[in-house]
Amino acid sequence: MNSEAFLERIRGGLIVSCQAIDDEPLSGAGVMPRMAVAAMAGGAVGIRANGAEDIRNIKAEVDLPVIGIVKRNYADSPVYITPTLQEVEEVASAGADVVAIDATSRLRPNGLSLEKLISRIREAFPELLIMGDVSTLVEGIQAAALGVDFVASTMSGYTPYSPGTSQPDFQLIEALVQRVDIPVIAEGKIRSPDQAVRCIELGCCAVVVGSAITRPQEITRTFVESLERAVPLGKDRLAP
Ligand SMILES: CC(=O)N[C@H](C=O)[C@@H](O)[C@H](O)[C@H](O)COP(=O)(O)O
Repeated sequence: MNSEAFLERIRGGLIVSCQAIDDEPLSGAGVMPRMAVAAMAGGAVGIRANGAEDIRNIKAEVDLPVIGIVKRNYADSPVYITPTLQEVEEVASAGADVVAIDATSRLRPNGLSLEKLISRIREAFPELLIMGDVSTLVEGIQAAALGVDFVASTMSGYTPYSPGTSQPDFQLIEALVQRVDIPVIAEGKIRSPDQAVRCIELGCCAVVVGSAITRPQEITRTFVESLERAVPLGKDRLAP
């Protein structure tokens, strides 16, 4: 799928991130593909998935473009979203339409720079579209200059030098739309339909939502924390 065809499919829509890593309650064979089927039934225009097995099974079950990542930790780098060509290879051979990579300015394992990684991806997988996950405007500008197809706000709050709040980074999203000349995808901490609407109104081509749809433990926590703040009306409230 080329970039225009992908954009055509996702424009203005919701991409659902269906991910559960090993220590999460929903990790395990078959669960995320069912999530993806549910997301498609609800009208999602694309799926973001982690790991070759989930990507392959989701591609087999849903007729939607898939953005693939492989999360892997290395001892010599903090970068864990598709950090080297090895993980890109796993994403590509599983059949993803797009590979998302950490496109922050930090070095990848073995001292690999973002520039080198992108040029190796282009050489080895010329068909694969690249989504660059960034945490700042400078990183977005740099990733675009290095040739990624789309940038996303995914990493805001996950690098030591970006703002760590529980809200989507609307400031970054707006700045990326205004200053970067490739399509921008909003991703990260988008918890409500209103927040998703705001991202599209700011000019993003699509919105990725993960935890608020596919991590029930997180959704449960938001209810529990709200209830802890609730002040009951009636008898309990009047009690001394
Ligand atoms: C920073 C990082 O590792 N983000 C990951 C990237 O794929 C996922 O864990 C997130 O769920 C995804 O970005 C969607 O974000 P949210 O779950 O906040 O809607």
